[in-house]
Amino acid sequence: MSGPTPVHLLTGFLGSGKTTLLRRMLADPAMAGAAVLVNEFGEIGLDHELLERVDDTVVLLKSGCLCCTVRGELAEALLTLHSRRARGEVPFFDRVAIETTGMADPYPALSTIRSHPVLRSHYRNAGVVTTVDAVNAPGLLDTRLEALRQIGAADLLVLTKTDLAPPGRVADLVARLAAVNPSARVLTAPEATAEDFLAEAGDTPAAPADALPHHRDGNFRAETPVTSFSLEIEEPVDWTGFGLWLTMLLDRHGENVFRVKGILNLQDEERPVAVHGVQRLVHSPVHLERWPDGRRASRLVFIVHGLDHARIEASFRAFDAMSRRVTARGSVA
Ligand SMILES: Nc1nc2c(ncn2[C@@H]2O[C@H](COP(=O)(O)OP(=O)(O)OP(=O)(O)O)[C@@H](O)[C@H]2O)c(=O)[nH]1
Repeated sequence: MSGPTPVHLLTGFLGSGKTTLLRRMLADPAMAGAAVLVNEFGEIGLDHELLERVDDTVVLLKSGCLCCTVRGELAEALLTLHSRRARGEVPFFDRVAIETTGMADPYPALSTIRSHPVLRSHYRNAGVVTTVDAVNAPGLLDTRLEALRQIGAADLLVLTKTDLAPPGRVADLVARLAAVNPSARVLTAPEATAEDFLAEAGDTPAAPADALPHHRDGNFRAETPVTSFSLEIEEPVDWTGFGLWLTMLLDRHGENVFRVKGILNLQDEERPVAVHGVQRLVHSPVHLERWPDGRRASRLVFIVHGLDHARIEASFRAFDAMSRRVTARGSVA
């Protein structure tokens, strides 16, 4: 192939719908030649499983956040893909889509691709697509610097969850987005096609360090770190008890639970069930076709702001034990 391979960066705050959008895009024939790099924040990587296309051109970048620790890993992954393509060791790809973590500042990834001495002769930035959650974004724009910088970097803003937000709120959000990034196109998720996703936007400008706020400005909550932890549960989980526990957790602490996602091994269910919580919003569970790694166990990832991991785990374990006792009593009766 001639010229550097285009790289499309998909970003957006935690739970804003990146994987959902990417899955839909990858089903389009226009994306058939795309290699995919997925970067996840959290100890258990699930997104590459949820994409449901697992071959050598889907690569999980494991360690932390794309903006800092993973820069080297990103460069290495892109270079490895390039050499493996040259040797015919992976299916041919003619573009790359990178899904960043929901906590990533996208500018360092763009600058890695633009400035890395070797990378820049093999790859070029083709565009940045940012998903914006119409339910949660209004609160995040006041408090999370990452959300603002993701919007600032976008060539295309894809509004997700407009089906769950009142139209007036969506209109207000569009006006706020235009104030942060007037040059980006704005589409709702159902409107966005693979053609939009792949539209060449030219090189995204270098980090507009002065145009966007810094940690110390406004109400941005950078002092308390956002942290993640995970739970693994071997025993099948009771769905009613789990649903009740999650609803209580998010009712009480939703503002500081940026993300809960995972796969549940439910009592009386053969297939795994994917669950997603985003702040106070709990999405409908979805059955998956197969168990990742063939291992039948529940795995949950939590991304929280200033909450005690051990207390959340203890409350889950207590609730789980209680619902098990109730189920056992019910089955004896
Ligand atoms: N109702 C509705 N739900 C959506 C929409 N887009 C995404 N979701 C749901 O939102 C939840 C989170 O979506 P993901 O695609 O996993 O979000 P993400 O940005 O990849 O999440 P992280 O990788 O954790 O940052 C899932 O339950 C999706 O089904 C939408 O437009 N409408």
